[in-house]
Amino acid sequence: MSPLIEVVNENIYYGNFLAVKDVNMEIEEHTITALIGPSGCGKSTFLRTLNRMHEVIPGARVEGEVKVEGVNLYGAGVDPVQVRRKIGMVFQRPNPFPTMSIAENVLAGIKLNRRRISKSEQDEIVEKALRGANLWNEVKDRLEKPGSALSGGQQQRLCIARTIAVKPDIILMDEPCSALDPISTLAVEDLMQELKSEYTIVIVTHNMQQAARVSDRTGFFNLEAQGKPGQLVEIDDTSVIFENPSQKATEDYISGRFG
Ligand SMILES: Nc1ncnc2c1ncn2[C@@H]1O[C@H](COP(=O)(O)OP(=O)(O)OP(=O)(O)O)[C@@H](O)[C@H]1O
Repeated sequence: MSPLIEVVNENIYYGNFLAVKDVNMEIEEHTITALIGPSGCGKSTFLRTLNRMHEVIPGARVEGEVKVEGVNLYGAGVDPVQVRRKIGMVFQRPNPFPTMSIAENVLAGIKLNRRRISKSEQDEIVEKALRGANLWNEVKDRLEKPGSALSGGQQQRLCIARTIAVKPDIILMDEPCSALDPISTLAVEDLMQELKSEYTIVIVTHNMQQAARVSDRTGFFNLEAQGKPGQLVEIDDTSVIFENPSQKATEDYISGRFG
């Protein structure tokens, strides 16, 4: 089977600064891939190139290819807005729109893409997305209350509901639990396991236990020295990376000898 995502010889720049160099990576459908590595090695930068969010920063650009189902996202004629609809993103800090209700938050992404949706269709979409994000039972009686009135963990699941309401194929998560308490973190981790049957997930995490708990594959990024570009050192099944990595740098990082 060919991979869903295939990154080929990717170099990632901020202006003239080469932040990440020569990444080659394949990601299969319906898997969770964790990206780990020391601060500044380019994990978030790399993640944002998977849905063309990197280029929204002035001067930021990419060389090489990111292919999804064989189509290069950076090819001529590819619409970045469509790319971001198919490849959703969940950020570090839960960011519901504060003045919108819970239901409006779920619908926010869809309303950007489509003009008219009937009330009954809206209700259906809201319920399905909130159920999909394991939040329905907690909020079904207060859908008109502001999204900002929820706990941090509930807000993050609301953001996941907003992401899945648009029906993406791939969900990118940039440290989605770093602002959450342990119980909310477990709720989001459980949710990721459930989402895997429908979506393909790539998550950046600082938390190695989290990578070991949730992911099928783990990629280790590293930095030779400050000011040098980050690199993907290796990517393999998560059990191999944590128990028997092929590179010494990976082993040192996993065993806490640096980073
Ligand atoms: N907007 C930006 N403009 C210029 N350089 C940037 C920008 N964002 C990140 N960088 C640089 O790119 C490199 C990679 O940063 P990035 O945030 O991707 O690393 P990271 O591995 O995700 O780090 P962390 O784990 O601390 O979040 C760093 O040298 C960083 O300073």
